[in-house]
Order: sequence, then C-alpha cells, then structure tokens
Amino acid sequence: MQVALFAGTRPEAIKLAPLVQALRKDAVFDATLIASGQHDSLLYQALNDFSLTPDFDLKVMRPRQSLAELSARLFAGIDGVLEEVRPDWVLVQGDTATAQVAAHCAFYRGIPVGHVEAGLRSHDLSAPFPEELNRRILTLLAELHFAPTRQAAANLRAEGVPPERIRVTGNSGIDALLQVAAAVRCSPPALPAGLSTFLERYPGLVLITSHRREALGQRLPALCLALDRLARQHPQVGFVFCLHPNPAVRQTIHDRLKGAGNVLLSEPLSYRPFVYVMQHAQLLITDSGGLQEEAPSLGVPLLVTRAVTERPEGLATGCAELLPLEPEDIVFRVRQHLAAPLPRGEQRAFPNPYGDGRASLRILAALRQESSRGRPAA
Ligand SMILES: CC(=O)N[C@@H]1[C@@H](OP(=O)(O)OP(=O)(O)OC[C@H]2O[C@@H](n3ccc(=O)[nH]c3=O)[C@H](O)[C@@H]2O)O[C@H](CO)[C@@H](O)[C@@H]1O
Repeated sequence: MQVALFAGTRPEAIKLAPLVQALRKDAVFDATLIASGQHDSLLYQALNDFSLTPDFDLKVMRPRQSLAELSARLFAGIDGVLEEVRPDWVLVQGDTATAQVAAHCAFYRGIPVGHVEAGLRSHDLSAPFPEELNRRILTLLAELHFAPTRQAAANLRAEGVPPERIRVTGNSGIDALLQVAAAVRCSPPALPAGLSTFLERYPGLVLITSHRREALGQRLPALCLALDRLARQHPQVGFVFCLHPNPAVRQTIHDRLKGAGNVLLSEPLSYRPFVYVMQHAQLLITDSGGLQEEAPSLGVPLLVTRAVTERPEGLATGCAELLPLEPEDIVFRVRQHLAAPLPRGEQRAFPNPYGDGRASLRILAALRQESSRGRPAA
C-alpha cells in the first residue's frame, strides 16, 4: 500500500514522524514523505530531529505571501506530486493549509484521505484563524478520521460523519513526545550556550511560546506587559520565551521584553532541546496546540493565552487553564503558580487525555484493515 504523507510545518513534522517511522518498518506499506516547505526553517529543523529526509520538497514559502498565494502554490505543487507518486492513500495531519490543500488535491483525484488529529473544534472560525476553517474542510474531504480523543470523535459525529469512518487513536504527537522525552532523560541534548548558562543561573523556570495570528492584536502585547512585571517581581525565576520566526510576532516581543535581565528571548529550539526545557519548567505559558497536548505527559501545568481552545480535555484534568486577557489578571494567575513551585525537574502527575504513545500503531492497523477490505479503483 503506497501512502503519501504531507507535512508543511514543525508540528506536522513532529506528529507525522512516528507514523512515517512505523510505516517504513512495516512491509505492507511504502511511505512517501512530501515536505511542502510552508514553514521552511522550522519544518526542516523538526524533520532533522527525527532523522527524516523528505522524498519531495515543494519549497512553497515566499516572503510575505498571502494565504491565497500560498494555497495556489500548494495546489500546483501537490497535484504534480500526486500525479507522479499515485498513492493508494494520502495522510495529512492537523489543520494547516498544507493539510487542507493536500486533502483537496487527493479528493479531486479520487485518492482516499486519512486525517490525523481529526475532530478538533473551537467552534469559532476566527480563532484559531484560519485553522478552524481548515479543520472543517478537512472533515468534508477525509475518508478516515483519526480522532485523538472521544470528544473529538463526538464533534465529528455531531457533524454527520458516519461512526464507522472514525477511529479514536490518541494523538500521534504523544508518540513523538514519549519517544523523545525518554531519549532526552537518558542523554540530555546540547543546548545553545546562552540558554544553558541562563538555566543554571535561575532556580525557577517559566517557558513561554506564542505565535497565533489572532494574538497579535491585544493578547501578545498584554502578555509581554505581564511578563515584564513578573520578571521584575520574581528575580529568582528565569523566563524563557521561545520565539517563532513570524516577523510581526518577534517585533512585538522584542519591543516589549528586550530590557528585562531574567527574560531570555530564544530562537526556536529544535525538538529535543525544547522537550528538555519543557521537562525542567515549572510552568508553561502558550497559545500552542502541541504544548497543550504535551504538558500533561510531562506533568507541567500550563496557562493557555487564548479565549477558547479546541482542547477542553486538558482544562478538565486541571493541567491547563485559559488565561484572561488583562495583564493584571495574567500576573495574578502566574504568581499563584510561582508561589507553590515543585523543585526543578520534579513533576506533578496528570492523566494525559491526548494519548498513550500508541496512536501511530492504531492508525496503521486501520489502514491495514482498509487494504484487506480492498477499495474500488477511483
Ligand atoms: C490551532 C492549533 O492549535 N494548531 C496546532 C498547530 O500547531 P501548534 O500550535 O502546536 O504549533 P507550534 O506551537 O509551532 O508547534 C508545537 C510543537 O513544536 C514544538 N516546539 C515548540 C517550540 C520550539 O521552540 N521548539 C519546538 O520543537 C512543541 O514541543 C510542539 O511539539 O498545527 C498543528 C499542525 O497541523 C496542529 O496539529 C495543531 O492543532
């Protein structure tokens, strides 16, 4: 069974890596990995972490291109690859333009699509933008829906997806995390020089990421203001902000946080060092989807800088909490967490509702079942 997998961004590479590894180990499958290059530098950094080299690289990234221009390049590039590879199945992950357009192209050619991480919904098309739209389109296009949780499966059924087309598999991102977290515990990765000195200097550690388009208005400036105050009030705590390459996000953060001594503005870390830093943090502050899924396995509490999340399961376990918009409220919530720290490296025990590390195997089993049933040619 020839399976084509498309990855355009860092999280897609991380979450598809365990699947590519599992497919390549299994004689039933032949896996072709296609990089779109939607987020070029971060995508290749993540693929490298899993020693993966794409079979095709579409290099669609251009500076300051619009979403429509990106989509146009993706349509042309992906259709060409499908013509050449002629896969039996296409696998896409999550909610990016790459995933949505790859599913579209496959659908037009009558190639069945498996959607990994199906059924997440914020029920708000403006947040996350444009990912919530991409998810809904992907649901219309997919033949098999690999839902990470029961809640995600319920969302799909509520939209009329036949139950027999849905599999609850867990999130393949947890497969990747558990693999890398175990490796990092045995052999700590090399960290950039400035970061390792910084970590040694402060007994406490808060790790922050923020990159969502919709954060640029009020949320990111409010978060920076709050962090600046918190850094002054807690000189024993190091605040590491891992930046995203998006120039508008970087500018906002640089302008507001450059001066504070115990704030380190770090370049994006590759996955192994990033997992190491997460393992040693006492608190994560983020608008990332992946971090919301990873935090419970690492036992690190997490504050989500968003008004809504498509991941309510983490809120229900007590690991995650939505952070208010106002800087005073952010300061208050973070101070509450910092008031009761665990020693560095020690973790709280949270159940992980997002997966148990076996999602890829369940997805492979579902594909094998499809192949044994035989599909009519398109
Ligand atoms: C709207 C939304 O929620 N969409 C999500 C979105 O992804 P995201 O929000 O999770 O994106 P990021 O935060 O960029 O990536 C996170 C990953 O990167 C690692 N990391 C982080 C910083 C760093 O310096 N080094 C790293 O290695 C980190 O541990 C984690 O694994 O798209 C995905 C693809 O479709 C979807 O699955 C997913 O729903």
